[in-house]
Amino acid sequence: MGTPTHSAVHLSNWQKSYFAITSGTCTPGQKADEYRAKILRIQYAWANSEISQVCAAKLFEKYTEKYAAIIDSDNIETGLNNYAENILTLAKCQQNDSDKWQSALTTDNVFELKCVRERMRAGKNCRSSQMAPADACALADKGVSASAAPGLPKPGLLSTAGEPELRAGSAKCTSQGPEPLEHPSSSKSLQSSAPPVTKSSDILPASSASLNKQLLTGFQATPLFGSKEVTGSSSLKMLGTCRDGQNASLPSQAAAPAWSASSGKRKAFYGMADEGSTVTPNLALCEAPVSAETSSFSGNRNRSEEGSIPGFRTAKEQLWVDQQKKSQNLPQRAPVSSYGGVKKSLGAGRSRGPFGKFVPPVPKQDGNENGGAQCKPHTRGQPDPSLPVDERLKNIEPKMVELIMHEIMDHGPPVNWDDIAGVEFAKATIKEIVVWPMLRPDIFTGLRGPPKGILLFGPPGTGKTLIGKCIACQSGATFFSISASSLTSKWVGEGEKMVRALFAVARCQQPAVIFIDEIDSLLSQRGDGEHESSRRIKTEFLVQLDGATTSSEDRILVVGATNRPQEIDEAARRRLVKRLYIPLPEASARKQIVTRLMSQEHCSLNEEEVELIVQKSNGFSGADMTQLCREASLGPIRSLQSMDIATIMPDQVRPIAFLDFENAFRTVRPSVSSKDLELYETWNQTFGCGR
Ligand SMILES: Nc1ncnc2c1ncn2[C@@H]1O[C@H](COP(=O)(O)OP(=O)(O)OP(=O)(O)O)[C@@H](O)[C@H]1O
Ligand SMILES: [Mg+2]
Repeated sequence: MGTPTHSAVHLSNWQKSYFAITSGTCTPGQKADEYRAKILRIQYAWANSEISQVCAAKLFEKYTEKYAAIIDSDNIETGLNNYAENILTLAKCQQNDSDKWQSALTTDNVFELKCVRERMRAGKNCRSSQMAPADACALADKGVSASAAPGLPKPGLLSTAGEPELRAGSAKCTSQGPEPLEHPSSSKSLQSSAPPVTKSSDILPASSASLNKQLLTGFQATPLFGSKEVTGSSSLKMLGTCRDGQNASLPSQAAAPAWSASSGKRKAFYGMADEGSTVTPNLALCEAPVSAETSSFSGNRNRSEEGSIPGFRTAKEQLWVDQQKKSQNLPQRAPVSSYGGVKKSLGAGRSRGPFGKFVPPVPKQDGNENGGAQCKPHTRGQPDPSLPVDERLKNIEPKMVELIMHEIMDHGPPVNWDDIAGVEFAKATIKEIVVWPMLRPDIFTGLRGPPKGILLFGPPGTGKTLIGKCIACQSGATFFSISASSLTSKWVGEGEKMVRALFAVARCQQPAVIFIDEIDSLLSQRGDGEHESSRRIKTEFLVQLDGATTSSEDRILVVGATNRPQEIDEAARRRLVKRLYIPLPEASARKQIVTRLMSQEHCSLNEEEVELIVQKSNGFSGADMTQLCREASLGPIRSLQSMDIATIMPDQVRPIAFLDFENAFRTVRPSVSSKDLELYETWNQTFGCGR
């Protein structure tokens, strides 16, 4: 045989990567990363109509099983996450954030690895030749390369279930896909003089005949993405799909955001790719020339990019540069850095109002919000290398920490206890177990120690979320508010990591309150037909909840709110020890709501009329009462002649009268049925902590 060709090197590199996970050379963490990456890529391929639903389902099941086998295994050698062990550790108040869930790779030790050194050597060869296969480049590319997919199967091959064709030899590609999940703001990579290293999970295993065979076999028709998400695309091209003349092969793990399931967003994604070929989600198979735009970027490459192949920039590099530009107030190519315009968010952060003030998870000292940080202030832009990273965060991915931090609820428009009408018992209990212990931890010790988990349950619109906001304002604790659905839907394969990161950041920011609205969607009963990823999130959440609720030192309170308490898993129910019923408002509470809302308006209601309104609104929730008042307040406007609206002065509008309420009662009806109410009452009697 002659000297090895690029394709041979390429194939050899891929083989190393692929066989590593099947052999004993990989750590469980690396294997888990690989499998997680595969799962995301399958989802991405499906979402982009590159594989059929059935094919995706089968592949997905196959790899989730492999992944779960590692994650759930109790074997310390082959498994990752020994939950029982973690629970024990946590129960002993020896919080161990360095459990085996995370990959063992760090920027400190990764360069010591033999395989990394080899691949870096391969990368050098690749750079010198300028024609190297993408995976070698990705590996050697100072850690900012997007994953490349050498030797991807020929488009259409998987669709026909025919023999896959190995195309490693044809790979000359240089442009690579975006990596939305890989934040370049990783504090370590920014700080460290050593180049960050592409994780094993970032490396898309290339196709080979054997892999493709493996992928093609064992397909089952199990729906894996949930009935809502599956659109039944029948396009079967697994990878390397050409769109508008461009090759669009499967991007890296990070390039498979959950929104890719939406074809509209998918279009946007490709639209962006079309805009500039630097973000074309192409990987190894394409032979597209490096675009002028791409080349131009090489002019302002930064230190971390030195040594990369000149002439192309990965999405991660682009993201990094974009962020740098942002910090320098330079114009930038916004869509690339924003992952297709989709801001990563835990959802609840949306509640941050216009008056919102970002509260970083950094202890405030000397009036300086960033000062004296125990935790690293992962603010956007360059981190301050002088600040030490909190020990408890050292095994949490910086991008996760950053996401969590940006979701810390601020103190938006303040909510007072008086703004919440009725629910006196719940309010008093919450004050007793949330506010006072936060204010006086020295008094609330021992048996007086507050419970660490609260569940607010009751019919919709009764003020549960309002109470959460009030706790945020009144407790003085760092307040994290997340929407459970965003955890389960947005970060497939990353949700459990987000949960871990959330609790780790909260631990750094004690006293802390973690408010989980609609907690039923996160902690619903575990069942057989349940999606694997949501099951893992749930388990992780229970573990973390257990740690947070059993550690006497931690001052973390978890508050869940739900209007479906009967759906909550019994294990979760047990941990949320204070289960407080938030019922429909009684007459006095309804009166309070009407009086408070009307006091802010021009109104002519007298005491008797208010009483009448209160009587008529029996069965209304707080939200219904608010809606009634809104409707009534429109009465004076509706009674105006249409001509007057344009000219009338605000003080000329007549006051809101009882008649307006009478009209409003015709359109606003109670939203909670008496049958539903019975369910809540029964559940309260069975599991509630009310008197
Ligand atoms: N007890 C109350 N006092 C004053 N206003 C209330 C009360 N309950 C509800 N409201 C009004 O209804 C709105 C909706 O309340 P909130 O979102 O807190 O309900 P919820 O219990 O969280 O409902 P869901 O279970 O559907 O999430 C509030 O913004 C507020 O205007
Ligand atoms: Mg709510």
